[in-house]
Amino acid sequence: MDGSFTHLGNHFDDTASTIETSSVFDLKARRHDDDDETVDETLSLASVPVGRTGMGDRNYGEETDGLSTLDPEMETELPSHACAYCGIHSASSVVKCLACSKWFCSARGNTSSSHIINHLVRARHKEVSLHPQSPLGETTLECYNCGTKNVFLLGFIPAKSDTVVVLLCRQPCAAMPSNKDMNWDTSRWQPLIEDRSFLPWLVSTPGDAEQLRARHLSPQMIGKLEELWKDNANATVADLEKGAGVDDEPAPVLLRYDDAYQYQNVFGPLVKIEADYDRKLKESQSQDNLIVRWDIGLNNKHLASFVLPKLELGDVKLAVGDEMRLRYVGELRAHWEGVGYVIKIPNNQSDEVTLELRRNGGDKSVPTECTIAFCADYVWKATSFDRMQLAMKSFAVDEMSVSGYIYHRLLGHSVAAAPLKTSMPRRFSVPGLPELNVSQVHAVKSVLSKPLSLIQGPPGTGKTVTSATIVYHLAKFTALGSKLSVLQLNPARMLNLKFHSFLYTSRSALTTATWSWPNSHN
Ligand SMILES: Nc1ncnc2c1ncn2[C@@H]1O[C@H](COP(=O)(O)OP(=O)(O)OP(=O)(O)O)[C@@H](O)[C@H]1O
Repeated sequence: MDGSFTHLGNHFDDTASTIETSSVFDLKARRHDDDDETVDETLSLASVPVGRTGMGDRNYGEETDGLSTLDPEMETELPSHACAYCGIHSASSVVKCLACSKWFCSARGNTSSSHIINHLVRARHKEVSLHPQSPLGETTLECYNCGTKNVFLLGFIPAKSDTVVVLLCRQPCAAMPSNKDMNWDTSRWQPLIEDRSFLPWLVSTPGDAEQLRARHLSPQMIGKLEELWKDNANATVADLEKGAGVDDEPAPVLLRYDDAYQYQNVFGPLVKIEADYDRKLKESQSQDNLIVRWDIGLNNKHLASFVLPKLELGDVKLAVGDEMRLRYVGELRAHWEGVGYVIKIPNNQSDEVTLELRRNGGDKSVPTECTIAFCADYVWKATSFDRMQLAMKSFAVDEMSVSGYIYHRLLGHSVAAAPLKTSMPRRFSVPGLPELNVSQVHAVKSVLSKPLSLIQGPPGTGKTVTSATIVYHLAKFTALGSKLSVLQLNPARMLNLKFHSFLYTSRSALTTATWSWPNSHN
């Protein structure tokens, strides 16, 4: 589908200077319809050097560590709609992200996705508008029927004639007959994003010359820039360079370590990165304008229930036991804040999160008479990360922290397994825990009979129940009861490994069991 188009939606106003929201496009070339207002993109692409209007080729980037940069002086001359990654700024090739008001282009640079899709995915943003001087004019992309602006749901259907398309979301609008008086063939619906780029008739691909002159960011640099924006929305590529070397890549994990110090030097920074990431993620869960429903629990504690839209959007994760701070910021009474534990997260019955406040039901300061104007923040705790660092330190400095066998196995040295003298229980399932399935019984048996164990499985498949069962048996049937400790790590993200739980018994032999699920890919 080539050419330039005019939009015809009911909101269309060709003379308006405000942003249009339009979802019906006329595919006739706009310049043919409206010569006076036409922006001839072909001409403008060929005649405007990328990076600085009218400055010719001089001063275009010099390569530094995979990052081709524009001269900083010239950088300031880039128009405000220049791609925040590469600087390309042809009106037809850029779109504005409505969440952060930054512009991105449809070039791919060194990445497999176009810059705009790269940004939307990394930043979890979803809504865009076209440039005022693009062939379709200043237009926010939205579903003609329901108005949703999530571009990952939007597609188009040729309507009326071959020269008009209508934008509809995949679900539910394209899946049901239109309730407006148009008759579109919804079987012809196609997504607006294909091969990680907007369709070229919507956002054109910059020309080769333009792309060559643009700044070249590696995927790693793009990732770092997106991270910088989380703390400082005005950060630029220049800030990336300033920070170069400070935020060096962590040392890669190895299959074999010389000693526990080397192990700690590699894993310590990774645990810190994981902790920082976790804190940032959790602290971004702050949410205002909450409507709270109050209750008193059986233990006489105040219960505050509310819907967290960010949770529904999948932007944040919350688990039972997490701590949150609830604040009243309205005008009806003095500001108030209280801390509590999450005792319920959304389930099939309700979308609400329920917080059990630490203060008891007799506390008169809890604003139970108010229901609106509440904010909730996540209270991040470093406990589990501190424990991991402490464990690594003990591993490094205390030669009695683990047995010689475990020491060498953890460091990747080949060492023969000493036989383990544990008696097998007659019954593997234990009181108070679910009846184990075959895989779980197999895992428990292996752990009890081998000196080192790795239990792996997809989320929610019963690793914790299995671990608890193992601890029960080890405590009950071995002399280890008083010395037993279990370490659970979840380092999958930082190490890019696929294991989920790691269990060992301190001062005892470690046990290994590989636990495989049918169709398990972890
Ligand atoms: N054999 C079983 N029979 C019935 N329910 C079970 C069984 N094993 C585990 N469950 C239940 O399945 C749920 C998930 O189990 P568990 O928490 O042990 O999984 P997990 O693999 O540790 O999860 P995650 O990866 O999220 O930490 C729990 O509600 C648990 O009670």
